[in-house]
Amino acid sequence: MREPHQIATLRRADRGLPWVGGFFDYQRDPVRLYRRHYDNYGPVAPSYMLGRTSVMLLGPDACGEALQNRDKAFANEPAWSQLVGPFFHGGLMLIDFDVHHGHRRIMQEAFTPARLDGYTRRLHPAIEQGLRGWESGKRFPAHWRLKQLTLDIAADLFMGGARDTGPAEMARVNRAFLACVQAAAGIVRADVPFTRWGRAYRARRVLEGFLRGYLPAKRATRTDDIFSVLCHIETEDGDRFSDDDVINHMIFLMMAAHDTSTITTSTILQYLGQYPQWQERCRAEALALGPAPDRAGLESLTAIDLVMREALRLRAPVPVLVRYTVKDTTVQGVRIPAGTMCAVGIQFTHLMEEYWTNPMVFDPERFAEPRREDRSHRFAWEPFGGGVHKCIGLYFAGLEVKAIMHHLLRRYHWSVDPAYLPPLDHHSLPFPKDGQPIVLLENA
Ligand code: HEM
Repeated sequence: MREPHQIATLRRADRGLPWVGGFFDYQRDPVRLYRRHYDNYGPVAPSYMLGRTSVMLLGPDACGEALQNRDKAFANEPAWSQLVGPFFHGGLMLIDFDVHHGHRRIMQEAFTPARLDGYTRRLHPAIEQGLRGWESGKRFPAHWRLKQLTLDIAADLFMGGARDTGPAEMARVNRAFLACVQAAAGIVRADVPFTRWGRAYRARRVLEGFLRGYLPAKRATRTDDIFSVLCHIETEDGDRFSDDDVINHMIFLMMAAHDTSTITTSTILQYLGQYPQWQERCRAEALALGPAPDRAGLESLTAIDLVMREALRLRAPVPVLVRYTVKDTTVQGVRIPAGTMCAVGIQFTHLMEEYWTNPMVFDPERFAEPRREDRSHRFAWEPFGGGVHKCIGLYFAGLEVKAIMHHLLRRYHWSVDPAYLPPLDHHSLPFPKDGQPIVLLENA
């Protein structure tokens, strides 16, 4: 057997400024940075940013090895908790190995086809309600409106509308939730007043208090919102979530579902505005289906499905996954020692010319038969990750995104300048800094 190689040493030209390293290069254009490192060092590339040395895993083979994690060398908790902070502790993505396996088995019961049917029924009225304030003919920042919409949907679908909570208290809870999410981009990473992290520590307490207040009622009755579902699900062996588990999972699930769905819908809105023939095709299917399709109906929408896949390829809401090696391992013949932070660059894979034709071009048909470019490699298209931590909400996400687009397409038409390139902020998940302005016009 060949001896594994050592991780290459970072060349002087790639070291960047002292301490800052490649941080600004990443902020400007992450994919360009990844391409440079891939070309210079191959699929296991050294990296240095904000005083921290790490390894980039680039290309579907290296990403696939880390995600499959055959020798259990890659752990999530020590990696993700450094990035998103301690505010999501106990969430499914932040636990590992046997404990993760046990929790995932229980959580799977919340995403069965029958449960998804129930969530889909709740989606339509929640979307209708959320869209009520949207005006046609006026320019508005689509990304921020969609963020509010997905938050409103979550309040209903996740918490069952929290019926005894007044609007002011609900707004406080929403603010607390956003404070936890925004902490990921904090520079000062400690409980210091007037910083993002300081606010997030207080916010986590607000969320815990709020959810704990509802727990007895949610335990007492079965409804089809996710909070109630988490209180009642159990495996065949009778394993169930404790009260603390339910709270930890609720806070993490709301985070996992929120920005990811917002980014996907705002990306779709942009591309459908720039490619009117696709917008027409999606609208024709939406109009043919009726106003509130069930799960099977939403899943039968072919055009929006192709568009969603292409949007997730071009702008993966989670462009990089992180892992931390808990023992020595080897990826693509390169030895990675225990204690190494690794960035699994799924967005980079999505744009590799080796696997996709004209990868920067919006071309949803690439996902249709006979082309099926996503099958060029098992890990060519991985917006939901892979292996044991693969997104458990992926079908739910598809239903939510398609349902939102279904309502928008039936109600409005819009156009976006074909030359528009959203100025993306890459501090945490990529979002358009200009809010992605748009004008929606009522359909005739
Ligand atoms: C388009 C929307 C979404 C995208 C792109 C997305 C992406 C991802 C990715 C890449 C991971 C893997 C993380 C890792 O391996 O470290 C993940 C995990 C996860 N996602 Fe999603 N997600 C989306 C929506 C959702 C929704 C709607 C929910 C819940 C309703 C959800 C719940 C979760 C959970 C619980 C995990 C952790 C799974 C585990 O560790 O076992 N996600 N997601």
